[in-house]
Amino acid sequence: MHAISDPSRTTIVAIATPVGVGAVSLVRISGPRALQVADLATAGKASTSVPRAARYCHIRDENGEILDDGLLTVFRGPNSYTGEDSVEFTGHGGMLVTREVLSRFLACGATAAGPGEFTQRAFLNGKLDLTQAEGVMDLISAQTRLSLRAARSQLEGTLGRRTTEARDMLLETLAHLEAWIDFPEEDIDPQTGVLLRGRVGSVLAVVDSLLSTADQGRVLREGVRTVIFGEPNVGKSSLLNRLLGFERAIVSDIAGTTRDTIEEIINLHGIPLRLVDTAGMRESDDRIEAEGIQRTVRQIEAADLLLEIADASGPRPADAASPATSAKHILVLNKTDLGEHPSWAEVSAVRISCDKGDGFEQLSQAISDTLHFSEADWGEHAVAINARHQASLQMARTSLLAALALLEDLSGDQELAAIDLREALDALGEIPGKVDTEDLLGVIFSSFCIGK
Ligand SMILES: Nc1nc2c(c(=O)[nH]1)N(C=O)[C@@H](CNc1ccc(C(=O)N[C@@H](CCC(=O)O)C(=O)O)cc1)CN2
Ligand SMILES: Nc1nc2c(ncn2[C@@H]2O[C@H](COP(=O)(O)OP(=O)(O)OP(=O)(O)O)[C@@H](O)[C@H]2O)c(=O)[nH]1
Ligand SMILES: [Mg+2]
Repeated sequence: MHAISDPSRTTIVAIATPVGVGAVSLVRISGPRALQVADLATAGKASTSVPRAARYCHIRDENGEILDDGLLTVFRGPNSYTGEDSVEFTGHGGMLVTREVLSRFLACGATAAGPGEFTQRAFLNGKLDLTQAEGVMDLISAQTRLSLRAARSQLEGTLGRRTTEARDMLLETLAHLEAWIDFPEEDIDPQTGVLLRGRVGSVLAVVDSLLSTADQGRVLREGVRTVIFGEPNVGKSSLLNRLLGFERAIVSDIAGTTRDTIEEIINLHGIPLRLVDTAGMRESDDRIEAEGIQRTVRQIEAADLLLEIADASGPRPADAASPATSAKHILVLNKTDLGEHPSWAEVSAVRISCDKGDGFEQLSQAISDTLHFSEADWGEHAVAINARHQASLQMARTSLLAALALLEDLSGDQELAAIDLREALDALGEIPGKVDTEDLLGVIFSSFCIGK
């Protein structure tokens, strides 16, 4: 993992725009020597600039030769993205020219930034909490409008505020409990136990309501795990290709064509679907096919949504044992262009033809109806937690339940309840990064891109 340099001393630089040819590109410098570094490359233009106002300048090499011309913007800490002195240079968007400018800033005393280091500094300098920093990352990687709105809401601090409120309530409760432990002989209201339990219960309710958004959070970030399964040759790979819009999987009239699982993400009218095409289910002596079928079973177990495909033109097979899963399920009858076998007459299903492209509107509609996935469910202040938040909330939940049990018994050991509450406090504090989170930081920020 990239060693994060001491933010109080180093001055970092990175290209903030993507690699490739573009109209313009942005190079960012941040840290205590940001203005000095930029001054060396621009003959003193940085320190004489009005903060936050773009100014035309040349970047020159050590011999005074022009490397590029563009716009320079100076930010004086704490009024910057990172909270430190920062300088941005917007130059011409070629790959080589941008790298030359970067090299010049490095030669003038800046250090190459690691992944996520600008945003990490923003966190360390108190400009963002940890959930907002994660929101920045979600925002950049969002592929659907709903994912984008969720990321936006997190970047605005919605989740950070909700956990901080719960944590503050808990802190107050803990103080109350500790007073009770320290001064048992004082005349403490006999209702104290009830009151404390009520408060812990309210915190627990907030934790539970946040936890209940985990599935939605996973779906928004990773897509709905949608597994296409069914007997061999019914058109599973054809359906994947149709939904994707290109020939991703091999299609043939040989049963058992697909062996391994194939995953692709699509945006189905705003719903992020992680489509998984699988090997057709049947008894097989072929070792590779049998392994493929095992994988199909595992995929089914992990699915959010199952698309079961069958051949409309053939007889309806005897009901197989349905797979053990809590996933939602849609039956899809394919090959309707060949006519429908009478045995399907009473069966409710979505009828499509991958060959003709028929029935795909109905299929999208059935998927969105089944998932209840719509913008209407996504209010302005909605939250959708990620796996890290979920782990911390689960720890908090365990500790809160333990504390509640101890508080039931007024003669019980209230010191132990206090310890549980403190654990819950720490677990909640991890979410916005209010407790020591040194080891967490590397994990979170190393998944960012350089220059972010
Ligand atoms: N050129 C440029 N565009 C960018 C960024 C950037 O770093 N540079 N950002 C990087 O991700 C995002 C915007 N994020 C930013 C957040 C805060 C500040 C800032 O200067 N904050 C000051 C002033 C706030 C104000 O005027 O209200 C501050 O917090 O004091 C700048 C960018 C997207 N666009
Ligand atoms: N007439 C007709 N043929 C189709 C349709 N969809 C798929 N097929 C044909 O059915 C055959 C099997 O299609 P695949 O998509 O490979 O089926 P599969 O379910 O992925 O098969 P396995 O990977 O072997 O399990 C191919 O010959 C396709 O051209 C359809 O809507 N109508
Ligand atoms: Mg196939």
